[in-house]
Amino acid sequence: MEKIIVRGGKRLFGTVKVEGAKNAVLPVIAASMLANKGTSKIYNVPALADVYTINNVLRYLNADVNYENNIITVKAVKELLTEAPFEYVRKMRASFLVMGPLLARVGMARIPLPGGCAIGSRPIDQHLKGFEAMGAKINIGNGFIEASVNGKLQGANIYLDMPSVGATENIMMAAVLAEGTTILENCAREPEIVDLADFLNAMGAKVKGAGTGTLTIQGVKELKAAHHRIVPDRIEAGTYMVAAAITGGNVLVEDARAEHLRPLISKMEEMGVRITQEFNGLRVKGPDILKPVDVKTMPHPGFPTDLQAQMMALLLKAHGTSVITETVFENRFMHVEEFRRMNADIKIEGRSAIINGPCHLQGAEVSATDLRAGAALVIAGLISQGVTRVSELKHIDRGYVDLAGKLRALGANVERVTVEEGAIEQEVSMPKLNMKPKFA
Ligand SMILES: CC(=O)N[C@H]1[C@@H](OP(=O)(O)OP(=O)(O)OC[C@H]2O[C@@H](n3ccc(=O)[nH]c3=O)[C@H](O)[C@@H]2O)O[C@H](CO)[C@@H](O)[C@@H]1O
Ligand SMILES: C=C(OP(=O)(O)O)C(=O)O
Repeated sequence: MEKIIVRGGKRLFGTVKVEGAKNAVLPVIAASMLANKGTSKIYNVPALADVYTINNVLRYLNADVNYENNIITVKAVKELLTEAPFEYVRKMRASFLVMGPLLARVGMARIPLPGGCAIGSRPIDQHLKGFEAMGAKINIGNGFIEASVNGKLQGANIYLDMPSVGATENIMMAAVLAEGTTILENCAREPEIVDLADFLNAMGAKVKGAGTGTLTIQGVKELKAAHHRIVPDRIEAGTYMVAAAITGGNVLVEDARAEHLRPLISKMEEMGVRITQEFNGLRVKGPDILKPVDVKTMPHPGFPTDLQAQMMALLLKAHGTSVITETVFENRFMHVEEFRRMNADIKIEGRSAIINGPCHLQGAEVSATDLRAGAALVIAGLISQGVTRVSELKHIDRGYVDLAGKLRALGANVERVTVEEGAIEQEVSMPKLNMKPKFA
């Protein structure tokens, strides 16, 4: 088993470079299957577990995928299979994003139900509502969703119940090869949606309105392979911005884009963090004393749920009471229990977490309950007294390239180690409490 070991107390200094966005590259790779001619080339691809998973899904579906030096090539000219295996969908819900492209290209798809995960139940009804509106028949049984269409998908007017990122992407990928025009209202506006639309348009699609609440997609007969560079990862950037601020450090987050990070920048500035735009990124300088703020997660351009746990770590250091309200996922406070192990004073009331800072954090044995929770625990470890050991790194590896190494390069005392299952680790992070056995 591997763990990240953090010894707190170091300020971060230097430059950290942001990778391509996980949440942009996954739909872009899925979309590359829409071209029945040529080879697509995708640049700035992060070496993440999720990227390996989606590559394997495409290979399974009979596409040729090659991944080297942060560049992926996809050639999907052979006849595609239509069933994705449970093994991949179980590992990564975003595997469900192949349904739209398969329906558009082959007219059918059979994908295991993605199911819930640590952050909530995460239904896919909005994806299915979109496919049905375009003429697909949906059957659910034996843990699978089957979708098929007679002939071609038809353009339709679709209004989403909520601006779901995945549903917007899946429906957009289905609509690009449909007959006629699709108007998708109340759709997601995340930068990753814009990145996908840019790639589709480079392939010859006619998508307008990406980044607004309404997408207009005029179906075309055929798409060709294209070249595309993935947008920088705003969530990874935000994670390092928080790490710099919490340690009172001074870090340039290279390739961080201010226009994608407005909600985080605004809250961090309210807390007293200085953030300045430089020609190649954002410089973050953390003050000694942070002010408390209230934060509510919302779909873009609101505060991203994917930065909620990291923001909570920062608020543990603020002088006063802060409230975080999570409105996107119903169960995204699993990290609270882990923070409590580190001596955090947090109360949960419904969908809100009330944080009474400053908390004198102590290193502890903690577990990454999801990928952002994992990053947040490492960040909290940076200012904790003693040693923090974070386990369940498989979650962190889904979304961060070498988190420990990048923090270490900024001066943090962080290492990734392999420990034997069940081994008792010798080093103690704090003096043991002086307890006597009760009945001695
Ligand atoms: C790979 C990827 O890009 N993942 C991101 C994507 O996930 P994902 O695309 O799964 O998130 P959605 O935007 O779809 O989900 C937002 C909310 O809508 C609900 N919902 C969604 C679809 C649906 O058919 N029915 C329904 O009820 C979900 O349960 C959730 O409460 O956006 C989330 C919200 O910004 C991020 O946290 C994830 O990092
Ligand atoms: C929740 C996330 O990803 P996914 O939707 O892939 O689970 C995330 O990136 O924080």
